[in-house]
Amino acid sequence: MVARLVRQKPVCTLGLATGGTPLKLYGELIRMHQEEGLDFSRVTTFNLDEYVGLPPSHEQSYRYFMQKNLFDHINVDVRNTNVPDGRALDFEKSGERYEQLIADAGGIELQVLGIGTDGHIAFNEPGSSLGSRTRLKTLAPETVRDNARFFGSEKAVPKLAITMGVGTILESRRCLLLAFGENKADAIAATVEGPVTAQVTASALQLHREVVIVLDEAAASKLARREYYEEVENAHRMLETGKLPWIEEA
Ligand SMILES: N[C@@H]1[C@@H](O)[C@H](O)[C@@H](COP(=O)(O)O)O[C@@H]1O
Repeated sequence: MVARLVRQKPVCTLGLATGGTPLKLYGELIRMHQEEGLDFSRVTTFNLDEYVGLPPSHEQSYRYFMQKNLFDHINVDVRNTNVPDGRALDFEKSGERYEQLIADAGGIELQVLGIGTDGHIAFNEPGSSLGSRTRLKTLAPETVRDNARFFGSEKAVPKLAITMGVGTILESRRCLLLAFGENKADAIAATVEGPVTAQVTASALQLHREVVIVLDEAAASKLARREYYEEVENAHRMLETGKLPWIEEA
C-alpha cells in the first residue's frame, strides 16, 4: 500500500509511526528502494510523536529510530522528514507549527499507525479528545510499562510526549493500522468492534473514511466477526481475479 502510493504519486506525504510493529514494513521499503529503485526523493514524511526531553541523538528518541530504521537507508531528503520536536521550549506553539507544516504539505496522504495495548494511537492515551491536535500528552502507566523494555527501567521512560492528535490523524486521507501479537488482541477487538470512545482512541478510526487494518492471527484472535472479515478478504481476492462464482454458476 505504501510502495504503491509512492510509485503512483512520487510527490506525496506519508505519516509514519515508530515502535516494533512497523519495522517489517520499513525493512521491505528499504529492500524495494535498494533492489527495485523505489524512489523517495520527493516524498515528505510526518511522524506521529516524540518523547519530551530526548535529543535526536538519543537512541530511544523517535527521530533516532526513524533515521536508523528507515531514513538512513532510502533516498528521502532529510529536510522533508518531520518528527515533532521533543525539546521545544513552547509546546503549544510547536504543536501549532507542526499542524501548519502538515497543512502546508497538503495534508497526509497515508498515515501508518501502530496501536498501544491500551488502544492508543500515536500517544493519544485513554481520555484524549477525539478532536485533539498536536500537543503535549502525559503517558499512561501501561504505556510507560510497555516501553520500559527499551529504556531498561520504568523510571527512565519519559513521562511526557508531543503527539499528533486524534483529530490530526482523522484528517489523513487514508490510514494503515498494523497490529501483531496476542498482547494487541484486546485493543484491536475494542478498536474494531467496540463503541467509539475516547477511552480507546484507535476506535475513532471507525469514523475515518478509509482505514486498512493488517493483523496477524494472534492480534485478530479476539474479534467476534472474524468469519465475516475472512469473507471480505475472499471477496476482494475474487474482485482482483475478476471471477465471481455466483455469476459463473448462474
Ligand atoms: N507512540 C507509540 C505508538 O505509535 C505505537 O503504536 C505503540 C506500540 O508500539 P509497538 O509497535 O512497539 O507495540 O508504541 C508507542 O506508544
